[in-house]
Amino acid sequence: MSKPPAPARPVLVLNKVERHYVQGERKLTILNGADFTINRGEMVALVAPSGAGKSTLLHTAGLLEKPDAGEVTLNGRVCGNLPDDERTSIRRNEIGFVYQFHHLLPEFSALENIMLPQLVQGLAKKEAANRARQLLDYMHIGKRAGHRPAELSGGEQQRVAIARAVANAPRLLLADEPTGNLDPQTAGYVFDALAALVKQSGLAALIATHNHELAARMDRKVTLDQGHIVPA
Ligand SMILES: Nc1ncnc2c1ncn2[C@@H]1O[C@H](COP(=O)(O)OP(=O)(O)OP(=O)(O)O)[C@@H](O)[C@H]1O
Repeated sequence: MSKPPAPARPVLVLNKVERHYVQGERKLTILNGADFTINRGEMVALVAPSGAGKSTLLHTAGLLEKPDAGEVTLNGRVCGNLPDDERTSIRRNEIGFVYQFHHLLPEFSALENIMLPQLVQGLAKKEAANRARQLLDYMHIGKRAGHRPAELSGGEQQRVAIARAVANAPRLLLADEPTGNLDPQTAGYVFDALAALVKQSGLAALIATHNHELAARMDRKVTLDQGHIVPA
């Protein structure tokens, strides 16, 4: 008898989430009772036109912004409305972010950039360096460990940024156009490295992208439609 499939394990659950902005006289509704679940090991593409609310969704899912209504649950814990300091602590431990521009600290080497979030979390220097080296090797840029961001190519900088985002072994990776600043070939290579990391570590990843080729390679695609998160 074949084994039943392993049960899906939700990492992020949005339940009837609302986000509104006030722009002068206007109330702008970006999320309007949005429901969404992403499971362990799943890579989901978020595709939507500019201004549709991708960053708003990522910031709400990433506990950077509180929802106006509804619940954000991370690893089984309802945490969207917790006080700022608690959300910050959960974010540091359980969520990794990658942006379009790497945001690496220019005065530190690639290795040090990946060590820093681990040191903030209280890890010993030696352990942090070992993990940073492993991640750099995994991203095929081990030889660049001692280089500062300005001495790296755009693709290498993004690989370091991805390695830094997962340095504290988060459960959820949120990425806003992680390859948007790269030429198509480099974007493909960086995406390959990111996808391998997600699958190997069992992360859940929500990745906003305008690149339809890369979106098609993820497990599924979602978009924003009238404040709801729907299949794309
Ligand atoms: N703090 C804010 N106050 C008022 N309006 C905001 C605020 N943040 C975002 N908006 C508006 O909400 C809408 C969605 O913005 P958001 O940045 O989430 O879109 P996006 O899909 O990420 O866009 P892009 O692809 O251009 O980055 C936009 O119309 C934006 O002007």
